[in-house]
Amino acid sequence: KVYTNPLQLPYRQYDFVVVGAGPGGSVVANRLSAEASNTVLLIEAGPTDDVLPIVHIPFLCTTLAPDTAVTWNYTTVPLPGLNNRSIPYPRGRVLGGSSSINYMAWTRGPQSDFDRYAAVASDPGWSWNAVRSLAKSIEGMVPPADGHNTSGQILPSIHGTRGPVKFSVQGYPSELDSRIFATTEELPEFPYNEDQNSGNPLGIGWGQYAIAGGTRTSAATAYLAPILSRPNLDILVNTQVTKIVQTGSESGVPIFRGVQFAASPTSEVHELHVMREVIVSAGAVNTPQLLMLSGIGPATHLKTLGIEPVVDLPDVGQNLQDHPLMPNVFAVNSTSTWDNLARNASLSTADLAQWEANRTGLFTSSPSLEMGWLRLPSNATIFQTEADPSSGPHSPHYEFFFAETFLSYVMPAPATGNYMLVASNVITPTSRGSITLASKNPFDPPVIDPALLNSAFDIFAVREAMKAVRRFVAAAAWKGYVISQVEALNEATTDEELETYARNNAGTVFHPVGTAKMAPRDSEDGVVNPDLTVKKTMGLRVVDASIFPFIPGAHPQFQVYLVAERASQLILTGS
Ligand SMILES: Cc1cc2nc3c(=O)[nH]c(=O)nc-3n(C[C@H](O)[C@H](O)[C@H](O)COP(=O)(O)OP(=O)(O)OC[C@H]3O[C@@H](n4cnc5c(N)ncnc54)[C@H](O)[C@@H]3O)c2cc1C
Repeated sequence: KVYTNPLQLPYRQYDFVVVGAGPGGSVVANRLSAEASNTVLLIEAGPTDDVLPIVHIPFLCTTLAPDTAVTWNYTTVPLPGLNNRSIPYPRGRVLGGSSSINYMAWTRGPQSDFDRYAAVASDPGWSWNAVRSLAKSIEGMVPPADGHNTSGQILPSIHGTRGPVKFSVQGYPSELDSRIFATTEELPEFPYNEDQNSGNPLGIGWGQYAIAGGTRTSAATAYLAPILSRPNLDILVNTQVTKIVQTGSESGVPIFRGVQFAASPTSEVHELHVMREVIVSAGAVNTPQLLMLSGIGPATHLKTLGIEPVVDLPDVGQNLQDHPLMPNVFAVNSTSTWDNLARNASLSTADLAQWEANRTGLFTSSPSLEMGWLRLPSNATIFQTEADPSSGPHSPHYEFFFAETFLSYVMPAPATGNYMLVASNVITPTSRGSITLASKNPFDPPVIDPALLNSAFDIFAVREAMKAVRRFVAAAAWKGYVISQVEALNEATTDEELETYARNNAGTVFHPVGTAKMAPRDSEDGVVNPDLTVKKTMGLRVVDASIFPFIPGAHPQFQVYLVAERASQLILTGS
């Protein structure tokens, strides 16, 4: 049952409290409450996902951030790698977390990522072979919204059909489709990949999206909506956990089996204790914030803010990794790109009416389309001075995704013309940023420094990816369609000019991870053990995107669902 007021909660004590209802927390709340003997309370800072109906309309996902009723409206510090620009850094603040506002790309990434997690954490349980069957059990593959024949676009045999996350290939045709795939036939550098979710994502393929029946699949629709009637699961929304509370200690190890929470800075603070565990799933920005507010983190940083350190864990908030997004925009010879929607209200009204009538049409589609996962050549000059940061030979260094629109973080959308976006994003960044506290007030935003484009590798990769985009659209398939790159980018030709353009124009794909990274049990490094229990504590686990030692070579929601499924198994089997 969903509660909006802490005073309504039926119990004063639960077996488990889960903090945050994104992919991490929703999976754990579901799996733990599947055992009738476990009482579970899930606390979410944001509202239920019916607060804004457009949450469920795939095409309108870009309008859900940065500053709406379902987001933490965060901004980064000035980023030196982006010429000291501060950029919006929204996270979902709603049931489903960021999976309720994201662009729904469903990407499993390279299998070597999981093998690297297993190696780095000294736990073979994280290897691809160990988690492969879980991957299938998460998935519920469905036909696309337009019902088109998908043979040759996805390999059904490698996907699950009965799992909770309903997904499909793109469900609405784009005028870019035929040109993109003609290019894969023309240029061997960009081969076709029939299914990028096989463990080898390399090449260009049809996008798979967490969309079913024309509506968004989020952690809330997949893992919470079907189980709201469970008597042993309570969900408290509109309530922020402000502190994890130490409730005792055993052999000198502090036990954290309590939480404090409040609806707002001025409302009453409540405290509640658990019999078994507190599970923090507040996401890669808020999880380290909450740990530090609770005295778990770098002792010197905590002391400067007047917080008494309980557990000195220097890695809390460190190791922040994110994918920089590089928009390459081309003027195209078309009259029907999505640019027209923003200019002509009657067009979008018609699309909305169609979606509302029968869940068909453009609005059933994510605004990103096909994806490409690509590597730098092995003789690239950067590898003379830098180690290859990818997890293996089938792991991409950069990504393309396509959209029928103008996109810029710095330039206003033009009043006329039609455009195509080929984003080229660095997927194996070596820059490392941080989350730190601005104050000891839990309602103050943390200091967010994703350190985008802050390393020699990242600058090299972003430049080379921009050049690869130019090679891609120089194929014969684009003749007569692509007119030119947008003005400033058209003029950038030398490496220096491309670098300047990237620093002035890049943004984020919104994929922060790594701020409570997993490390071997006997290691002083890291924040969590391979079973995701917080080091040097009892009763406390982190289950969300914070735990990755390296950013996935993919859009990360699938990996977070997978981490949470495995974590649930570990908790249920008493690890
Ligand atoms: C705009 C955008 C687009 C994206 N596009 C894609 C995509 O297309 N494909 C993809 O794979 N990934 C995408 N992502 C990333 C993906 O959504 C995240 O990696 C994933 O949701 C992370 O899951 P999580 O459980 O770690 O955290 P989140 O999903 O962020 O969930 C954390 C939850 O905890 C809650 N919370 C935080 N602090 C507290 C507190 N103190 N008390 C109570 N509750 C709290 C938050 O409100 C939130 O609901 C996108 C993200 C964004 C923001």
